[in-house]
Amino acid sequence: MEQFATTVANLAQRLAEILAEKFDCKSDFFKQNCLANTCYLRMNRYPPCPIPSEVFGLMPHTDSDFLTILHQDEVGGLQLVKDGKWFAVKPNPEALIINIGDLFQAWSNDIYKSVQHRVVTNPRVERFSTAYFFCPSYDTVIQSCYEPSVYKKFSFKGI
Ligand SMILES: O=C(O)CCC(=O)C(=O)O
Ligand SMILES: [Fe+2]
Repeated sequence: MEQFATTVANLAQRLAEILAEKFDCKSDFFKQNCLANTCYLRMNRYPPCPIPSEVFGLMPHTDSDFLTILHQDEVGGLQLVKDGKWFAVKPNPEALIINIGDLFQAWSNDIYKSVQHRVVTNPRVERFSTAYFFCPSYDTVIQSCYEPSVYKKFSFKGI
């Protein structure tokens, strides 16, 4: 698990840099503000649910970080919104899913979009997933380098 955390931490840092190359912003923003002690790993367990049409594994939400790196097992249940409709994400334990979070949406002035997603339950099978949340420290000021900016500047603490 420690090795997984180190690998995804490096991957998140690299991906954020690549995604930010598009912008004329300070290139070391993520290195300075998203440190190991402000990012975290969450292990999710979804027990079988006898009434899957009535109970979500995880309610519809967007992630409030910059990036999420998600690993899911072979069971499936993750869905995301595209053009107002829910679509299932095909489970592939050999792959990682990268989610743009709210902070990247604001920082990129809506160029990148934070996608709404949810988890539906399975009536028979238990499901596991592991998510790494790439977050800045609470006092980091999130401000787009584009003008006019869609969002007022804010800190992670305020959301
Ligand atoms: O379990 C999943 O596939 C999604 C987890 C998730 O969206 C989250 O932890 O924020
Ligand atoms: Fe999520």
